[in-house]
Amino acid sequence: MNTLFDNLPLPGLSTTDRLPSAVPPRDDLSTGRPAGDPLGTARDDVTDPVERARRRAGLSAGGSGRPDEAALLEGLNPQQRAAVVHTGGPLLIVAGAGSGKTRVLTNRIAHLLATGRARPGEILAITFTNKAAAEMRERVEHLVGPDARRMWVSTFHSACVRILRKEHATLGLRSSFSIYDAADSQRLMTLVCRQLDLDPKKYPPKTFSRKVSDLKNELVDPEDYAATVSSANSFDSALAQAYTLYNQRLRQAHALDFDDLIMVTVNMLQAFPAVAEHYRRRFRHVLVDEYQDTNHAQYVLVRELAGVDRDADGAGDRDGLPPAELTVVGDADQSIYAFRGATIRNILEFEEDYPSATTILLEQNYRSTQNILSAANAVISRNPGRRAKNLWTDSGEGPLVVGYVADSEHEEARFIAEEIDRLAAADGTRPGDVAVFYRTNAQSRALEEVMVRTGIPYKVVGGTRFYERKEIKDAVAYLRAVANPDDAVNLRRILNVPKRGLGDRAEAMIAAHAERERVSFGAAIADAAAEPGATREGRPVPEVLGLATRARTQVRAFHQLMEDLRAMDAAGARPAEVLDAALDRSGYLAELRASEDPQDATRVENLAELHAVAAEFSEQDAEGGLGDFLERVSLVADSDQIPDAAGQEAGQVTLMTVHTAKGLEFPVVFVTGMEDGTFPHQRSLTEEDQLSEERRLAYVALTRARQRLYLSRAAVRTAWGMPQELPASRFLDDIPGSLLDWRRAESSMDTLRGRAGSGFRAAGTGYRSGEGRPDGRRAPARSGPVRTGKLESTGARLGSATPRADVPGLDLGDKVTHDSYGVGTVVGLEGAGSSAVAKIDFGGGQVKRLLLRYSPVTKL
Ligand SMILES: Nc1ncnc2c1ncn2[C@@H]1O[C@H](COP(=O)(O)OP(=O)(O)OP(=O)(O)O)[C@@H](O)[C@H]1O
Ligand SMILES: [Mg+2]
Repeated sequence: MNTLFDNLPLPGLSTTDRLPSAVPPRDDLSTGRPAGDPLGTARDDVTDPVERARRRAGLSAGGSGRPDEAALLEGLNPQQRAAVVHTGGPLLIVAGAGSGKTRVLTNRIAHLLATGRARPGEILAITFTNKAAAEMRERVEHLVGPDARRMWVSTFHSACVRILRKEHATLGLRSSFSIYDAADSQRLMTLVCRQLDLDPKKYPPKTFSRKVSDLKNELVDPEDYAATVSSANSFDSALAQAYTLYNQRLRQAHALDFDDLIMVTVNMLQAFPAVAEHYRRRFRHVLVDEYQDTNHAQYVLVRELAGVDRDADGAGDRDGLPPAELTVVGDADQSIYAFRGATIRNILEFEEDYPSATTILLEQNYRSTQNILSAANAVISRNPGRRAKNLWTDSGEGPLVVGYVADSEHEEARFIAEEIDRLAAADGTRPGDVAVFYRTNAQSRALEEVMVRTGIPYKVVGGTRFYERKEIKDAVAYLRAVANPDDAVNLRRILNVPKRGLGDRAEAMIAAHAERERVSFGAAIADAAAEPGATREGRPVPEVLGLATRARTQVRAFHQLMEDLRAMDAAGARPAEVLDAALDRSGYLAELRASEDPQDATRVENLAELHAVAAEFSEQDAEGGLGDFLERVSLVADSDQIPDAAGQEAGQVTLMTVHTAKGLEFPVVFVTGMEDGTFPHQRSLTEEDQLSEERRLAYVALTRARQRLYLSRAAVRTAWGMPQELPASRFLDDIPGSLLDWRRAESSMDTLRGRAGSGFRAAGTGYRSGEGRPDGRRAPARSGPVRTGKLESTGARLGSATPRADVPGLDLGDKVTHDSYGVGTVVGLEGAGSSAVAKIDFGGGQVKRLLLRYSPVTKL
């Protein structure tokens, strides 16, 4: 089998190999921990920043670095303990939700270090999200001191990027290679299909993109795939062609797509035994959380890294090294990523794959009350072919699970908002204690509307993500093209953005030149920009045919701009500075500022936010260059936007899909849209496998709740603009009636409906949609239109990192005018210089935080 980068010419570029700090721990995570909870696995209740700092200082001053071994075992049950202290062969911990799997994994790492069985550098721990990784690292670091930084705790993708950045030369890959997200990959696939003259109706690039992703997750390379295709099948052979060309284009662009990160790493470890040996010598302990959601490529990666031979009875003695100690934890009932190629097989057959494995079952649940657990068990027990589990809790029965049938999705949202208020009044529940789940992102809109109207602070995790916004993708494309001059997808994206007279025709001419001369698109731009008769390395630069004189001048200016930005980067400018220069000198920012479209004003704010993210990145990692920053941007996932302990204290209800909620817990959980056709999803109703996956998803949803669980549904839901009557979710039917407290059941609704007509509203709710709140609460300034998690927290940190406000010419109370928002009053000032931010009240509840560099205001 060929590796992806066979035959790649060695670019011979500088190999300044800055090791990326795989998601450095956030400052606000390094908090003190409540006594009696050495790992801080319980909620962190220290809200006072001074107290936090004191504890932190106290700890580092104490600085022994070696926690008491006994303290690490305290409070654990016998099975958990056995898992923590286990030595030797592979260890599988399988257990239901909330039984302490993640906690055991964390304690096990700390225990390995505390007992001296492992040095931090020998540990590789894989978590499902960057955020989970940061938390785990921080908890271990808290125990063993800064030495723990040498551990690798990260997601599969981050770990692979880190390896690839180190080993790029082996692959003939530029160290600043680009990472293409799903949208970039699809764009590239569209270009490829166009080049192959494939009819997009018959061969949709989107479908091809997905298929290629599936193939990569199965470690099937283009050649392997082509070999399986019978020439009679035109779809498959078109796909094989497209896959081949797509990979060639990636290679030319020095780019990897998301699935490549894993596949290329696996291929490299298999093709270069010396590289594999290096990592096997280094990582003597490999630990994987959420193992049920690994796909085939990840499965093989774990094997390669741990150095376990498949047929060698678990004692594969590769490179003369005994295999690493492998610990995996998971729950087959929570496998919810089959659509991304995850296979439960990896957990179900672990014992077969690793015959010397020890299996430990955990049966006590520490998260939820018995009623919640019983409801979740009732749902999951209907899945065929699962191993029965006996999960119990001693935390008492708790309140019944609350059921609610709403007229519509709007009324469902209203019920939730009222209930959140009621709980706040009754027992001091804070918005940060509450999560609202839905099956698909589209369902968040009705919920958001009510949150805005009722003034409940909230945060949407996922959805249209910050980094998927057009203006952010444009800006990042500039940065990527600066870091990697061969990055065709990103160069093509910005070639005519903002418009500079380099339209489709010019782009096609440059692409054709690249094709003819067998050079990258970036190199073709350089050719087009060359003066007539210019030479390069003693040879005349080939002419780019078909470019009008005006286009030629424009290409020259564009190329010069990019080269200038590259020079800035090479001279050590910070990512935020390169960003500012790119947006200024390209005219991008000026164009947005000049626009009358209010959306463009929001775009300017989003770009300002990106500037803040970049500035914050440099604050955390002064050495970090553009490549490191872009890597961080590439690896941000939905779930990384979930508020951390600090965010939760700040008090925002979290709205998210069930998929994103995996591994998390909240005191109060609302699961919405419990309808057949919504949850379970319409698509799954006829397919048994898919229905089983939906059931596991429901199990994940229900088991996130610690104390209170609400299950609601709408009798009529509008999807795709069409109101639809949907029957109750079959998962609701699975739950014994004795566990449910129907606040409003179907029958009572019918009665009330008959009485109140369609304008029905639940009795005693106090206010109607559109009315002001009785308590006069004001909608928070930043919820609603600005939907990214980053924004909220970055803003706060920007302020706290630079408490000194030094904004020349502005004072609190000044009247100012802004092109889009009109006249306002300065109500806050933060930061200084290019990071100066003014908080301005433009009246009508419109308070904006403006980065003045991006959104200048004029003092009146
Ligand atoms: N022995 C214990 N004593 C007290 N609390 C515990 C114990 N073990 C775990 N917990 C707590 O129980 C909760 C669930 O633990 P954890 O998140 O590790 O479970 P999990 O099995 O990883 O869950 P999931 O399957 O949802 O990922 C956490 O709040 C954790 O701190
Ligand atoms: Mg867990």
